[in-house]
Amino acid sequence: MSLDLYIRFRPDQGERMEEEKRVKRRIVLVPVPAQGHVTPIMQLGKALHSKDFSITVVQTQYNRVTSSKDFSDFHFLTIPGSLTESDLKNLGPLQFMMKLNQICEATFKQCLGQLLKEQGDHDEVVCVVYDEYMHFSKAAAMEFQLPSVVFSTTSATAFLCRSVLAKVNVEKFLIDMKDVEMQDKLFPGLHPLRYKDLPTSAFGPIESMLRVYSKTVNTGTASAVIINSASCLESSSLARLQQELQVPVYPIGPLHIAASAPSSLLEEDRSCIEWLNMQKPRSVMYISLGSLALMETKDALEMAWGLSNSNQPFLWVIRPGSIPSSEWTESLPEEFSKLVSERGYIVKWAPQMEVLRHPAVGGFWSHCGWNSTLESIGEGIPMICRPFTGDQKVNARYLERAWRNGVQLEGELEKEAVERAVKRLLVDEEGAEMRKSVVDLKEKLEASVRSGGSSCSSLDNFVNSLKTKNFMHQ
Ligand SMILES: O=c1ccn([C@@H]2O[C@H](COP(=O)(O)OP(=O)(O)O[C@H]3O[C@H](CO)[C@@H](O)[C@H](O)[C@H]3O)[C@@H](O)[C@H]2O)c(=O)[nH]1
Repeated sequence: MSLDLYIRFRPDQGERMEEEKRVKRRIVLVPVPAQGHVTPIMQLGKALHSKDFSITVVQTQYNRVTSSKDFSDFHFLTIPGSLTESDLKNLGPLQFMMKLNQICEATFKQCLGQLLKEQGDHDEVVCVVYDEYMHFSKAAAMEFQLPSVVFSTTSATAFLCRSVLAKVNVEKFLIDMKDVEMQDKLFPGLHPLRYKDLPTSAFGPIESMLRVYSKTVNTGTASAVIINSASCLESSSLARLQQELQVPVYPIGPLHIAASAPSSLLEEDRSCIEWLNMQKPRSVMYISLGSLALMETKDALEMAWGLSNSNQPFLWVIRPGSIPSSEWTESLPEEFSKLVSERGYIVKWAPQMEVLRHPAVGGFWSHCGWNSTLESIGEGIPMICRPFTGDQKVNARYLERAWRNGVQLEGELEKEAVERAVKRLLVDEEGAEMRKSVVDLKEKLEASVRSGGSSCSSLDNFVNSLKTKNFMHQ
């Protein structure tokens, strides 16, 4: 059924002829200015656009997606006076998000007010979909009596963890988290997660993190939660989340399979594809730690040793600024260049989806950001999991224990363990087994976004719910 709203009007002559005039229904998207959040929200925009909505993306000044041929029908607005890249460097991601929420509330209201004033008779804003970390958006939506919807870019399990953590007894939790012996124990009610798998942050103290989490899980006046996941991945977490939250939860992912929307904020080095073309099928380990994770010099060296000793070729994304106090790799000892020169290829940023689809790639060493996790499963690639912070630890545990297509490297990084993990994935029978299980999951994910699949139906349900008059009060 079409989403178009038809207004009927009578011509002056009084004839009983009716004409139909199309009113475009517009959705306002508010992304977090970071790659891991921009990517899925732009995919969501594409998915909703294909359901006949117009899309306006309201961005901060930092890390903006630019209008390109992929988004030629999208409308982009910038919230004036928001934070910059140097603010992110100085404050760190946690404080940055807290400050961004403080300073954007008023300016976003103005921005939305202006948009509503300018909307013509044929254009109607029907709701604001905001990234869960951009919760300032709901006040503006409320003021203009627009429905608001939370968009979560992490897994349902990570959302559930945040919800559980937002309710813990802080004093006891702080004591438990400092107790080394507790770290390997299962956290009550979150099997198979241990205390050390909880999504605590490497970017700030637990107290600040808990404050941020309580804001993200408080859906407040929001009418629904959309989540970039699928029931075949985490049905019990989704069911629990639905019980916890007072509003409908729509798992509509993986969005990268449902809707392609290239939105890289960094320039992709495509030379790596030519290098991959020269490698044997399934022989290459692809290494990428996403857009925020950092890497110690000693870890980079242990990795280089282990990778070199494995005798497998490897494609390594080293993002500028990811090695503290180094622009790129110049602060690494000379030994590093020697170790990577024979079988390695290093780039600053890769076309990751194309890399994962390449027949030469056999394994993905990842920090386990949720997008990378979904992309790797979506291409049937087993993973070496080395989480850095937050939800990545939850994903790593699920990859190893629930979905059984990952090997987690825990504790101090040592070259012997690196070599062993690479061989387990690329050489040993165990790797072939993991590949079978990930290919199985890949097929389930593909089915979930096809017509009749759970995510596809969930998106349709969300779209249909926007048509109901009392959507705001569900
Ligand atoms: O060379 C590269 C490296 C990455 N990517 C893309 O960048 C995105 C990275 O996203 P993700 O894997 O989720 O990692 P982060 O950038 O670290 O994402 C942040 O946001 C995610 C979603 O909320 C969280 O799961 C992570 O923990 C958080 O760090 C993916 O789509 C990749 O395809 C590239 O295109 N080229």
